[in-house]
Amino acid sequence: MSSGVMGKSWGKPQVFKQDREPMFGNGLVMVEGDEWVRHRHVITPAFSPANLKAMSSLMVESTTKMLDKWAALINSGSQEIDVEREITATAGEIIAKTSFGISYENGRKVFEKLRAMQITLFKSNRYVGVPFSKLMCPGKTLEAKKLGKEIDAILLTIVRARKSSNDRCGQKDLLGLLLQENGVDGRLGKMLTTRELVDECKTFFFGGHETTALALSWTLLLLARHPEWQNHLREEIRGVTGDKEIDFTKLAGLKKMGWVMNEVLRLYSPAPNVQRQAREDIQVDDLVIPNGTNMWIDVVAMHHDPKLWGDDVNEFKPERFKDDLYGGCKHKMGFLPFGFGGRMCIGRNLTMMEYKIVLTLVLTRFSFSISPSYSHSPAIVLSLRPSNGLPLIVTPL
Ligand code: HEM
Repeated sequence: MSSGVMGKSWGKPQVFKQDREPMFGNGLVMVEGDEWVRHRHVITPAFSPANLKAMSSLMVESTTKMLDKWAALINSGSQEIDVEREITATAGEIIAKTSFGISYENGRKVFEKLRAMQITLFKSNRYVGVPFSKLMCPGKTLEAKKLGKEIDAILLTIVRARKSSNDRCGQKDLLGLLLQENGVDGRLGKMLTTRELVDECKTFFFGGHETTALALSWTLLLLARHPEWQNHLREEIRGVTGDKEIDFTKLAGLKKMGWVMNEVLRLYSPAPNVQRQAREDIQVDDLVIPNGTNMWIDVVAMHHDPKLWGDDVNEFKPERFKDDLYGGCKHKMGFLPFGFGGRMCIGRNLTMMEYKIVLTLVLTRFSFSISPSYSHSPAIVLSLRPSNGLPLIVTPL
């Protein structure tokens, strides 16, 4: 079915937009039609490889700080670390710096409020997507609105300060790059307003840290279960970087790490579903989908379908992605961790870079095994996360 869901006749469901409005405003995830084209056109260049390269040192810096903290914790006697909590905090720091170049202290205020908002909105899935659900949970709606206003106020201050600063475009973070693109497109009447920039910042901040942090966290769980893959990756890292520090130009050489990332995104897809709404009657094979129909593509179910992947569908086998972008899936639309078509995730190259940098640094300093206190309970709270955290036994190499 998902192969028919490609064309322009598809938009985003209204209920999806209502549920997520407090988090994404009118950011790229939410807009449609010509508005979407305008936003995507201004934002895409910010994610070019040349621009991403400038962000790699920020990633190394934040990750090294986290790993130094782990070393200190272990030295003082604790062996168990909740890697999901740690990595989410570090990914929050990284996205704050790569998005707005601000200190983590400022970024943390936005980060904590966004997190509180996510929990307020999505802790119970009962009313997600249900028409008039806002009226059914007035307390939740008010709380989300209040948090939304506070987040907007902080971001508005950041965007205004940057707009009025002499060096508004000089900083190579996403906001600086958007302001630069905005200058160019402004002549063509395509620039983003201050309000739209705030919503895009919110979108990057939210869309950009938790998904990547979850990809890394689930990876450490699977590597703890499969220590032979820790060794394969360490060997590959040594071969690619020698004794030197990881550098942006070498990341493409980390092939096995790329297979591992794909296999993790298949088994534990941080974005568990993708949404579309028919904008007209649409023929898909012998089926007519009436105008207005909402479609929730269940990515997790599709990634675990034995008819698509074979009997070993639930096994961790990164080698299935060796020489095959689709991991041997029998349908080219069966592997959708980043969505599909023109609306495919704009941040996937940023994620790939962050994933490889963080994992390289982590694996060269520590090994991992499962803690007896870990209980396996993946749950969908907007994203697919370990509901009881992810405590692992961490040992310095
Ligand atoms: C493992 C990490 C990530 C995963 C699994 C992920 C997943 C997704 C998915 C499934 C979509 C919807 C695509 C569709 O509707 O077809 C999406 C869209 C989007 N993502 Fe990501 N994402 C990740 C990282 C990021 C990062 C790092 C950023 C930005 C800094 C980002 C920003 C966005 C934006 C702005 C959109 C909307 C694109 C559009 O509608 O044009 N994502 N992502």
